Amino acid sequence: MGRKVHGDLSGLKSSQQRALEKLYRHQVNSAAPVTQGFANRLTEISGEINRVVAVLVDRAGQVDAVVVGDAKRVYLPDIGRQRAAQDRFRGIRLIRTYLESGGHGVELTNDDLTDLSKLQLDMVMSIAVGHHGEASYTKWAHLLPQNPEERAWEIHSEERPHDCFFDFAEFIRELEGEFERKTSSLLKTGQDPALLVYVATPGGRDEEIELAELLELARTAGVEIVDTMVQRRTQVHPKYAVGKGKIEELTLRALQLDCDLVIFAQDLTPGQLRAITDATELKVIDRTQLILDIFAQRAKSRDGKVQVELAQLKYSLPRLHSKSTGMSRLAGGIGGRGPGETKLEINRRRAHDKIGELEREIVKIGEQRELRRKRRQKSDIPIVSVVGYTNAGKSTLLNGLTQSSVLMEDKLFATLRPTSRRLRYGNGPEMILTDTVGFIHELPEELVSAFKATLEELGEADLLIHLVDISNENFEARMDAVNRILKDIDLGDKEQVLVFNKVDLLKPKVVKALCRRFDAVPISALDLETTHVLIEKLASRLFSQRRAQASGRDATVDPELYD
Ligand SMILES: Nc1nc2c(ncn2[C@@H]2O[C@H](COP(=O)(O)OP(=O)(O)OP(=O)(O)O)[C@@H](O)[C@H]2O)c(=O)[nH]1
Ligand SMILES: [Mg+2]
Repeated sequence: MGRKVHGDLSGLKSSQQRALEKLYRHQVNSAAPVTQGFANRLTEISGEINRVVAVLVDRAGQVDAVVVGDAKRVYLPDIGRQRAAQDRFRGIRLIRTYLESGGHGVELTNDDLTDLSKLQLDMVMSIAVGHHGEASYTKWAHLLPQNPEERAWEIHSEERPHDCFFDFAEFIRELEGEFERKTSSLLKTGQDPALLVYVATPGGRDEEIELAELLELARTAGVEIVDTMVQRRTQVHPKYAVGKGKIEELTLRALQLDCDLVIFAQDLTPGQLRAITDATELKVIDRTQLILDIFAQRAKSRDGKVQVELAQLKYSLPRLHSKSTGMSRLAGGIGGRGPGETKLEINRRRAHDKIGELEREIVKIGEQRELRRKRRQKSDIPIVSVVGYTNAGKSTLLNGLTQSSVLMEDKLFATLRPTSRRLRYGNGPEMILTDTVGFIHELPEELVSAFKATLEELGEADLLIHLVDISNENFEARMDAVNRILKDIDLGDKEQVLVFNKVDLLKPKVVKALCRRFDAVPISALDLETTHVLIEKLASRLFSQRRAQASGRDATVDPELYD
């Protein structure tokens, strides 16, 4: 009893039909894309009937469909409407014969490549039928993860069938891992329950502030903290961060609460991360990874994505786990279900290659940004950049002032790249207003460098609006954090207008007192009526700047002339 062969079988002898049916019984070794034996079986019958024969093979090596075409083309049957899960391949490869070369050379047709991308196939392979019906050459292609050249697929040039003997299962697993990493987003899995662990040491930061911030970060990441464990120690345990007993408690608690994710409120060394993972068999994420993960979810622009990916790779490389995790861990992803036990060596090498590749891309992007900047400089419109702690209301303000549609959300880091809008108010001067990434205290070093490029743009600003969420009880500490980061990137001396936002949440009397104390301009970004004073202040500051520059220029031009 043979399964149905698809396509037009008219004119075929019954022995030929039987040979086609028999292909269903073939078990393709999943360790190779195709075996020599199976390839020959296909080309033999294809040569005999002088029609293209195609098979769809699943990951287990099972033949799902045999299809007969004409001498050139083959039309695939509907392989099911159930879409391949997003960012996943369908788990099916297409192998077809190629008759047009008489065994000399082989091609993939446009149809093949279209099928590859439309159906999200694992791969497509074309096998040339030789003079005596043997499989002579193969050419195959697979999809590519996002890449700078924006190529959709990679084509592997002609090979003898026995030369393309490699571990296909592993290959596809890694490839899928790369796809997943590119788009790895915590939110995909909805609310992941997690345990939060914090080690308090004397002289450390204020425990409550630290925890409050971590909770906010977790919420932004789409993680639900189901329990918090704090341990007070004179110093962080070198091996486990917390004490050995706490590790056991942690494992038990995670079991009780049925969560397999632990987030440490501080950063862990690669050794600690591995030791805790081994001891608890839970997924462990530290503070930097959490922030990186949020960035990974949020990065929308090409450069944002590249920067985040690079930062993730660099942070994760020394933390690659030799025992069980592969590329999956590179994402530091909470939702990412990775390929599992891929070989460490391969991952390391790939990660290194990838880092080099991304760094080159960043240089390229930087050059493009430079170009954009030059163009903008020429236009001579003053630039005002809005900076501030994350969630201060920067995007809301920019949005309101320009009626633009910068993403706004009550979550941290809603903005991942500076967004610029041109703006003119009444008869006032024209200006370019740029939004920036929210700052956060103790920005992990990986992030400072990763986002240096985007922050660098601040250097071009004529004026900074330092926006502060005055309703936050820690606003002073946050102001300091922002100023510290500005100093770190050599922008400490840049002219600032201090603006207190969310005044609608406080009593007018309090607002007044605070504004006087800090010499700040009060606004509510939600109510544009309140921004008039700010606009005027910006206009007058820019105006006096221009005047100073103009007179400064006059003063320096003369000595040069006499040089
Ligand atoms: N009550 C009140 N809420 C505000 C005001 N301005 C902004 N918000 C809210 O604060 C939240 C954060 O605003 P965003 O504009 O996204 O903050 P941001 O500074 O751009 O944040 P990041 O991009 O994450 O750094 C949003 O829910 C806003 O609606 C305000 O004047 N009053
Ligand atoms: Mg924003």
